[in-house]
Amino acid sequence: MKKVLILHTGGTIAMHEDPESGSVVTDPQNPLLTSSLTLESGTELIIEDFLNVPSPHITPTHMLHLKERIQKAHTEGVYGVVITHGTDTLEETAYFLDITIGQLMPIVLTGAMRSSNEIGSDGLYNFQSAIRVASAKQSKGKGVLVVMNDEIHTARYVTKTHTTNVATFRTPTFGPIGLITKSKILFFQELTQTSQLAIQSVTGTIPIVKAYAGMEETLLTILSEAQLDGLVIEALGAGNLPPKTLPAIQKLLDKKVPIVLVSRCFNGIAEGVYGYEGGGKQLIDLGVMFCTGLNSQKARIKLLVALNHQMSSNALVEFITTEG
Ligand SMILES: NC(=O)C[C@H](N)C(=O)O
Repeated sequence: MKKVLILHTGGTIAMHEDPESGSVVTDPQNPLLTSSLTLESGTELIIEDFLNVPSPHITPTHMLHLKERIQKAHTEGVYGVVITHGTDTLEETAYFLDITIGQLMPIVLTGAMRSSNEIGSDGLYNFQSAIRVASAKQSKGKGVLVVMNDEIHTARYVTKTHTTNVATFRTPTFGPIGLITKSKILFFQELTQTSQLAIQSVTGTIPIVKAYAGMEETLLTILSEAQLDGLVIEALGAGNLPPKTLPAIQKLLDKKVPIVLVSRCFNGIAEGVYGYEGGGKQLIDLGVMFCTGLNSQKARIKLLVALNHQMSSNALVEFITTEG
């Protein structure tokens, strides 16, 4: 028997549309608990109503608790884990688990864009697909996976791209890592391995700031006067900032606040290409860390995990600037 642990956490997949108000609301009883699934023989589900919250309510502390539950499951002979989750922050929980326990066993996150009683509800279908992926032998060693709409994505690069469409989860630049068909689970991309960091805490104030044309130093100056543990900046293009932000960037660096930079572009990676004032080359020389391939919300999780692993100086730079 392959034991698959199901950890429900809430989100639209566990909600319904209220016929009177038309709003999508939390269901006190998760509809997935009473729905019938077609499972492959030899699969046993262990179901836990871990949380029942919309995903904008999810915090790193919830992520840490999920990690600890999965580590315990590993000692209980569980083969794989499925986490049902709201889609708004699903990618952050998935990535957190990826860089802390991603190689432990197949861990698959899924959700839904239409709640349980809406026409064309995708919840039950995605849930069943996720169970198939979590119990497949090919899913071992792939890191944490996100299954939605018949596609398998890596936690590392997937992102929510559409507010309502069921095909919202996409992997920019690289595409999905696999497909789910009626009878098969197919993987067609190999990923480079990443390292996992052991952590017991998730403390730290790390805001995200997005750069824009004409940005001045006001917001960054306010941040330089606050007690920050780190800062993530979504920079322009290949990784550049308007020149007027530079004095405040310097103030933050003088205060030893680690600054991680990603691009606000949807595709590609941030690199120190330009030598002009505020260009990426200058930012790297100042000590800004360019995070390769991640979006800002995942770069924030990466920095949070690194700081809670007590990483600093060269080890921190190496970890942040290495792919994954
Ligand atoms: N589709 C969803 O699950 C969105 C919902 N707001 C959530 O993240 O909880």
